[in-house]
Amino acid sequence: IEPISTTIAVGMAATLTAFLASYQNILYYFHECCRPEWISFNRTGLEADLQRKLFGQHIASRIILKAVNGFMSNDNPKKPLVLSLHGWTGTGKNFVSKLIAENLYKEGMDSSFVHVFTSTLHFPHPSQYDTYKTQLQQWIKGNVTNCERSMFIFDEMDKMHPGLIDSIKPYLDYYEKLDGVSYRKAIFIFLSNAGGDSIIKTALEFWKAGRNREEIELRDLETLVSLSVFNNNESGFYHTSLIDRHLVDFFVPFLPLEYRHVVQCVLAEMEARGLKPDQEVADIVAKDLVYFPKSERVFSVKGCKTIESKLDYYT
Ligand SMILES: Nc1ncnc2c1ncn2[C@@H]1O[C@H](COP(=O)(O)OP(=O)(O)OP(=O)(O)O)[C@@H](O)[C@H]1O
Repeated sequence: IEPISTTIAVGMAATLTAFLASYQNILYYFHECCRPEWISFNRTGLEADLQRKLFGQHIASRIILKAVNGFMSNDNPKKPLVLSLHGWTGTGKNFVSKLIAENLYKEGMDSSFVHVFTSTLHFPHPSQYDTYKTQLQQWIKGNVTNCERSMFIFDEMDKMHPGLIDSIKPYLDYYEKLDGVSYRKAIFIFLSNAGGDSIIKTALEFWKAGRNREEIELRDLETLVSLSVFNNNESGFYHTSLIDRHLVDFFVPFLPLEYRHVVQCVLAEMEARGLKPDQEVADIVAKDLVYFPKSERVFSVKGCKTIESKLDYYT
């Protein structure tokens, strides 16, 4: 028979443990942490968002869903997921990154596990590249140590200094661990306008031939875009160091947006603002944008980018 004091002590310890466990659960509930309560992939959510909210991007939509779904279904990926999103301005590259984040993190883009860098904003001074390099590496390491399911979005990748690109290369590779940290469950998304011209050229050829835009396939774009990115002075290094070395898993082209897509963007923006979608106003806003090439006026120069501010003016 145990002495009564031991029984009381065991009982108190059990109560304390239960209290701490429930306190921790409450904490997990209210404070974002690196756990499935806060990070879990909603496949049907992403599929529905891509279908309903992303306009005119049948190729990107398909690749993104396949890539993210495949990666998130694999409990033991051999490398982090690296997506490279290319295309003309305002065609939805940032928007898609947001949709991915929203279907992965409960807090979406506000999650403390989603990190965005913009080359010209975060790394503006060429003289400080060595400092940026160290900071960036420490930062990636720190964040992935904190949560292996971290997401890093690099905007304006084509303007990023070669030295900085070099400094992130190891994290994208097949290493099991680097200095004790595994980067295999992280997601890296690179955004750039590189290759945009070639994508437009192909889209325009289809349009001129009277072919349906949805007939454009990845293989119609891949080689051409690849070559144009490669031959571009600014983005050439990005290409040779990441794409050619197979560190990028998916190359995702974004097509230039046409008038009808701009109209869809305006209607979606009205809905988002709680306004009744008004086709007439949508047409007025869409007509107010500039389209190119000059003679045919097929694609919106700014994609859907200025819709938000234009709508303020018309409503
Ligand atoms: N294909 C699209 N479908 C739906 N909305 C879009 C699309 N493209 C752009 N938009 C709208 O326009 C806004 C601006 O687009 P976004 O920032 O994604 O463009 P981007 O391709 O990243 O441009 P940039 O290369 O200039 O950074 C988005 O927030 C979204 O509301």
